[in-house]
Amino acid sequence: MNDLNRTTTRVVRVGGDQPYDVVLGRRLLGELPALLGDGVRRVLVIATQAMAASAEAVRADLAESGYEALLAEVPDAEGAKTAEVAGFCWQVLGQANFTRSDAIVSLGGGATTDLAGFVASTWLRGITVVHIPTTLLGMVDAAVGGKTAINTAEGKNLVGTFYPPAGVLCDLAALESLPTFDFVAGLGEVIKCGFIADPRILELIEADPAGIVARGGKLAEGGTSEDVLLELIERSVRVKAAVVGEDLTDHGAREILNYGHTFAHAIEQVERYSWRHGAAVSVGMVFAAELARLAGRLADDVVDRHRAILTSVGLPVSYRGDRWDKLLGVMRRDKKTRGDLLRFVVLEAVAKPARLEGPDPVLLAAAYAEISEGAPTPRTIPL
Ligand SMILES: NC(=O)c1ccc[n+]([C@@H]2O[C@H](COP(=O)([O-])OP(=O)(O)OC[C@H]3O[C@@H](n4cnc5c(N)ncnc54)[C@H](O)[C@@H]3O)[C@@H](O)[C@H]2O)c1
Ligand SMILES: O=C(O)C(=O)C[C@@H](O)[C@H](O)[C@H](O)COP(=O)(O)O
Ligand SMILES: [Zn+2]
Repeated sequence: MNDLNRTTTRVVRVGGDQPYDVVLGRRLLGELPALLGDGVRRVLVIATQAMAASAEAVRADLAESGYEALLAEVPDAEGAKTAEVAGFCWQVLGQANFTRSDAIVSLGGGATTDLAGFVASTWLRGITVVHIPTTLLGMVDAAVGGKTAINTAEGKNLVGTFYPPAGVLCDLAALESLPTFDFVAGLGEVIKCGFIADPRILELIEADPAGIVARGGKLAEGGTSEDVLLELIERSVRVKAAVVGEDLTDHGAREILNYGHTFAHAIEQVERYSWRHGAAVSVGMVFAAELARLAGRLADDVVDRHRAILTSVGLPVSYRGDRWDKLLGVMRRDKKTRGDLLRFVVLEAVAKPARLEGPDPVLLAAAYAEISEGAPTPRTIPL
């Protein structure tokens, strides 16, 4: 390998009251102490069993650098995002005498970073956290922006905090072991960034969808597929950084990052978290696009573009047609809802997000019919 071809490290700065860096590249562990900052003595690495080997490598590296470093193993995927698991982590922190000058490092997918961020934000009312996302979705979305969350029986992410990390390390090498299924789920959020803010993302994927999906374990360091992937990741992180830098606490601009999520979170809950978040977001974006079309706000070709690009990478664009009442019930608890008013992020064009507030229930049901499995095409639902 020619040294000149090696992946260069890229840094995206997230602004706001507590700015921090998202570092993208390879062999980034050396950056961790600087992100943790001065004065940290103890570090708890939070990771799942699936990431145990990498987590132990991070723990050992920290120990070698002079930290008292511990490991806490948490359940996989959404199983980590519970009050019980948060309680377990608080117990570990308490028994190891973690003080306000100590820190947490999360290593894993978005579920792990959401849980670890929540634990860090609540322990002693807030200690330093650095995220090391190991899924595409974690890198482009979950680890960036400071939203932390656990689920409750009533729904997804219903308890959480806004708590920016001290930094984020995205090591592309982690993606080599990621199953295609999970890589593709991450593309759902990448494509979301394309639709809400950066059409170049859509063009890059449309130019070679199969090539992007096939990157699998074949990510050659410094090779062409890595270049494109790095560009997609960087562009997505830049979209997110720009939005959260302006609106950390979701009072305005940040809502656009929730494109497709009202319906997506309902699918996830109704399916008892057997769907990956990114796959649910894919269906949710088509639902939102159909809703906007039916409301006369979005042109047919943009709706078609949703289906085409999402299908081209293997993401779902439809859902079973016999769950409307349950889905609607869950959507009423979406965080964008105000009182009885359901609110959706919709598009008026690519990169032109808007809000649709209190849509006619007939329109909502019609959008659901359009994305229901076996829905007739071309569209037959009258406005
Ligand atoms: N906080 C936010 O802003 C935000 C944004 C988007 C999504 N999220 C949350 O993120 C979660 C979804 O994240 P996700 O898609 O990363 O799912 P995930 O965390 O459940 O990880 C998916 C699977 O990949 C495995 N895995 C992780 N890294 C791996 C690797 N390098 N190699 C092999 N396997 C690996 C995990 O063990 C898990 O089984 C959801 O809970 C969602 O709500 C949060
Ligand atoms: O960062 C945000 O803001 C987002 O909405 C990003 C979403 O991709 C992410 O899934 C987020 O966790 C959803 O937040 P929620 O407020 O709807 O729970
Ligand atoms: Zn999401």
